[in-house]
Amino acid sequence: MTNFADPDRPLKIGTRGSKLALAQAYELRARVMAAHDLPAEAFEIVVIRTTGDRVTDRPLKEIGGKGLFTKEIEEALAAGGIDIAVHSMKDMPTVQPDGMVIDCLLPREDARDAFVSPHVGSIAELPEGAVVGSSSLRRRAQLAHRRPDLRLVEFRGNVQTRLQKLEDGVAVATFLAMAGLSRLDMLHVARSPIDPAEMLPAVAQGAIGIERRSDDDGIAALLRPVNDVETTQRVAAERAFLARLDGSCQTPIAGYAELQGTRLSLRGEILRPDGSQALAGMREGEIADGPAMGRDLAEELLTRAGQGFFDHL
Ligand SMILES: NCc1[nH]cc(CCC(=O)O)c1CC(=O)O
Repeated sequence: MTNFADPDRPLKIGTRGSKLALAQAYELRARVMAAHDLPAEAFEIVVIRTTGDRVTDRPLKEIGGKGLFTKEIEEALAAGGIDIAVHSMKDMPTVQPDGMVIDCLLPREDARDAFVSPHVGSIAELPEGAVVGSSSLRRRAQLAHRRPDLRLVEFRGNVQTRLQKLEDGVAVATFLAMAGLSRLDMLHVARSPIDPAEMLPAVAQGAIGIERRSDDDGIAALLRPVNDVETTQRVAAERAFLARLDGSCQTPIAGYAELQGTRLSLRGEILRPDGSQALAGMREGEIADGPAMGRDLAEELLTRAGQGFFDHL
């Protein structure tokens, strides 16, 4: 059991080294400090370089495999080099390795995508044939579905790199999560937030999850008061949807849940990567039934898609 109050043995928070990842780690630290009245010295931020960070010259789908941004971090967690790991939930596989659990989510940020462009105000205003940069299979497919005339180019790298590519004219526009921009204090680069009805966000977009060793009761107690219940309920429905679809990195999938009082509504969408076909559906019910609704909606979309849908991936 980790003694998190001992200043000689600080709690080690593992994270990737990008500005966004560090901002998320600081947010977690601030919330735990406030909940337990602990000083910053009780924590140590440990930066871990992942495969996804090392390989920046190829599309993610070519490097392949799940957990590109998480494997090395989970290894450090298992080995005891860190006590907790801070993740963007949208990058997390739906199942954690044996001995690991994510049962703490911070309050979700704005889950919408942002349209980002130095010169153009929105998707609708993009001129015919315009070049748009994105490495997200989901965003590429959604855009191609809606605007088959546009030309899509790969856009890897962190937020700063992508904005530089826009400045250099590599593309006229790109998409970034509002949540990331907000946490980086860069909301000004968002020309317009995109309504989820227009571009359904990625499952768990905007949510930060904290992973720990499942047998570490001290850490479980430490994290309990910073868990956000509503975020947990929404993300549970979305991730059940994703899990049933067996969302590989090759499948464009979107899912977004909202709460209204005691009710939860879930929208989901799957697309062919080239945007030639999109299937969407919705469920509404009691919050506790969120995960079952997610599985059920996934079943419906799989049935409607039929065998052929995923053949051309
Ligand atoms: N795939 C990279 C990634 N993972 C999480 C975020 C944004 C923050 C979030 O969704 O919580 C981003 C960048 C982006 O999509 O713009």
